[in-house]
Amino acid sequence: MSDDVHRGLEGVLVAESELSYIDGDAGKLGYRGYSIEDLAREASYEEVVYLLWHGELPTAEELESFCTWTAATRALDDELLGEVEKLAAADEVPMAALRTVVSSLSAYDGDADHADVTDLDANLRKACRITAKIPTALAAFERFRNGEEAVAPREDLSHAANFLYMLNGEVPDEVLAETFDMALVLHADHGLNASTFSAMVTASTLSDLHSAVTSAIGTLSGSLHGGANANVMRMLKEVDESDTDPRTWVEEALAEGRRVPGFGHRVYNVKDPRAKILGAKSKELAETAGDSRWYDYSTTIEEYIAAEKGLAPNVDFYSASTYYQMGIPIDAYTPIFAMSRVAGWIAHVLEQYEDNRLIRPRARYVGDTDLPFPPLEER
Ligand SMILES: CC(=O)SCCNC(=O)CCNC(=O)[C@H](O)C(C)(C)COP(=O)(O)OP(=O)(O)OC[C@H]1O[C@@H](n2cnc3c(N)ncnc32)[C@H](O)[C@@H]1OP(=O)(O)O
Ligand SMILES: O=C([O-])CC(=O)C(=O)O
Repeated sequence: MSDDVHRGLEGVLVAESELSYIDGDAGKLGYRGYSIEDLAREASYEEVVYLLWHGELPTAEELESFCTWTAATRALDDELLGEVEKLAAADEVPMAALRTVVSSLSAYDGDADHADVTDLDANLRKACRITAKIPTALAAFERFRNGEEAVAPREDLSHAANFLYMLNGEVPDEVLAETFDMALVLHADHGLNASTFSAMVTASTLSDLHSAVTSAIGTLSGSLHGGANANVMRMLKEVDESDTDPRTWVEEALAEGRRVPGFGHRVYNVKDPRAKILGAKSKELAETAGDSRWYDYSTTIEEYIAAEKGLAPNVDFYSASTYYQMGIPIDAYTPIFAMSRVAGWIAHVLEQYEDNRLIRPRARYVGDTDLPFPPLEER
């Protein structure tokens, strides 16, 4: 047994997976052998979810029945919708509200008390319900906190279009729906990122799917992981409001020892391929709107950080200006990441159950030993 410490588990292989292929030096990503560029251009989010969970792309018939079944489970139980309203009234932060709601979903899931937590069929049914209900909970939460009524889901819209419909109360145009669908495809899986790993650790104790997804949501929310997308937009807004050159703003932030959100990555040494696709989309939206401010700040910061720090943007950098230009509220960005990534979390949990071994690393003990125990009155 080696006594080398691998801080942050950097570079440590802990599993075999058939889900995401990542080449961090070449900036390549694929799900189950299909490149992220092809998937972003050609596949819907529903097709990608099917691909991740079932191992192959669906036929037209399989896709239709998957979409129909999933869409039919979108609605939240009234009692749970009431809980969402209470969380909004209590001013809960969106990721914490989502974590609470997903945990509560098991109370309303007929398969939740299935005796065998690893049963694939029961898990696929639970997986569909969790994935279908997250957007409903998120949109309702967002509307409740703005003093509006929740909008009931529609079964005739895609996963992406239905979310925007529930959020805004109107059916999105094709460009918005396709852009959002593509963003969901891009975020669906990414190897053993921190939130996926935490889902796997939970599943490895033979805990259930709802617990694994709940663990993952908590892990995604941090600013070093999924929380960075909202921080990128807050930074761009600060730059805008400060009326200073974005380079000066970033220079000062770096001088203060701050991290610039949306840059750096544990696996990519070059620009994240998802950032390339989202950057192009952000540019397109800017051109259509005739306002390139957010895109321009972003590219200026990207050039500056590359020159000064040798760091490249990760997926969170250009999703921020893309979502902002789509009119999505800033603190919904990380929950939207969760709404997509739930597909990957579940796929990795299914892989874990298929060949389970408890995940349990070690720490090198560096504390005291053999201390005499002092009685309370002598301390
Ligand atoms: C979906 C995702 O989760 S993508 C990542 C989202 N997170 C962010 O965008 C937050 C900003 N980025 C970061 O904090 C980091 O790059 C991480 C957490 C993503 C990766 O971290 P690690 O692989 O652990 O790299 P580590 O933290 O050791 O950083 C290496 C060096 O680069 C620097 N660095 C890395 N990222 C940044 C950044 N965004 N801004 C400034 N400096 C940075 C570190 O200060 C460190 O420099 P040092 O060696 O001189 O101290
Ligand atoms: O892989 C990671 O460490 C972070 C990331 O980009 C993701 O989760 O999409």
